[in-house]
Amino acid sequence: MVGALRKRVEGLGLQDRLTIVEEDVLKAHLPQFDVCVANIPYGISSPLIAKLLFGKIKLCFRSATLLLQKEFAWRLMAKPGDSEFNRLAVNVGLVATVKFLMNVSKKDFVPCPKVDSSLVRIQQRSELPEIDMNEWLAFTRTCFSKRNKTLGAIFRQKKKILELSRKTPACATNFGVSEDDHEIDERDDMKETIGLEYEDVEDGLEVGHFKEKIIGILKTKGFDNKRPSKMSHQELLDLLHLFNQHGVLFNC
Ligand SMILES: C[S@@+](CC[C@H](N)C(=O)[O-])C[C@H]1O[C@@H](n2cnc3c(N)ncnc32)[C@H](O)[C@@H]1O
Repeated sequence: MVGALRKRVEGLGLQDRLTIVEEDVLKAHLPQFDVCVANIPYGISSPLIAKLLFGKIKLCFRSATLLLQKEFAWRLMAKPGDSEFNRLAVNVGLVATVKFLMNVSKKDFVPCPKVDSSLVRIQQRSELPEIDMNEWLAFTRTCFSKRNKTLGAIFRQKKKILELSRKTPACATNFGVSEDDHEIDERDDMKETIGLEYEDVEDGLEVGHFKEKIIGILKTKGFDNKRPSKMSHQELLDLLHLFNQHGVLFNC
């Protein structure tokens, strides 16, 4: 393609007005640009959109018009409550709008590919919520790990509780529950009974307290029974704020 492009601009005498960067777009340093128009290989749709909207280097562009596989485009434009609503749509929707422009039939290509396409225009939102984007991305990764489960079910999973308790500063795992002498005696008894090392019992109790804390946070505003796939951006932002306020962090 680069060869054909060079030949074409040379034929038009426009070579001085075009810089061709011949690199892997996912690895290349992207300069600030105004408009992106691209017919991309569909296999890089997700990482390319992530790079445009959430890359380490913050890009500020007017629009990105991309030809995407039709099903992917619809998933990207899904709204809370739609059957396709997913982590990609919730993350992209937080920082950008995605507008459907047109469908392009596979029959319009030679040779004819296996899939139909849709053209969409992505535009960054002018006002972004004041949040740590990496924290948001880690939070939605957890919330959308089991898309159709309730938050209560997602956050009761032992694996999730352990993962989160490791990321959360020690003071926040304690749940503000102060132990009395009776509880400490009980723990010592438990240690002798089951033959565990003291630290193992202690860790188990802390994780137990942490789980109570998480469930307590979810229950405060009825989040326990909600499904992430049906929640608005504002509801998800409120929940993340609530977790962070209580010292529960997702990206550490
Ligand atoms: C769907 S074709 C489109 C070609 C041309 N733009 C057009 O519209 O006819 C995708 C093009 O992207 C190139 N490509 C594939 N992966 C790439 C990557 N990671 N970085 C940059 N270009 C890539 C392919 O070599 C191919 O030329």
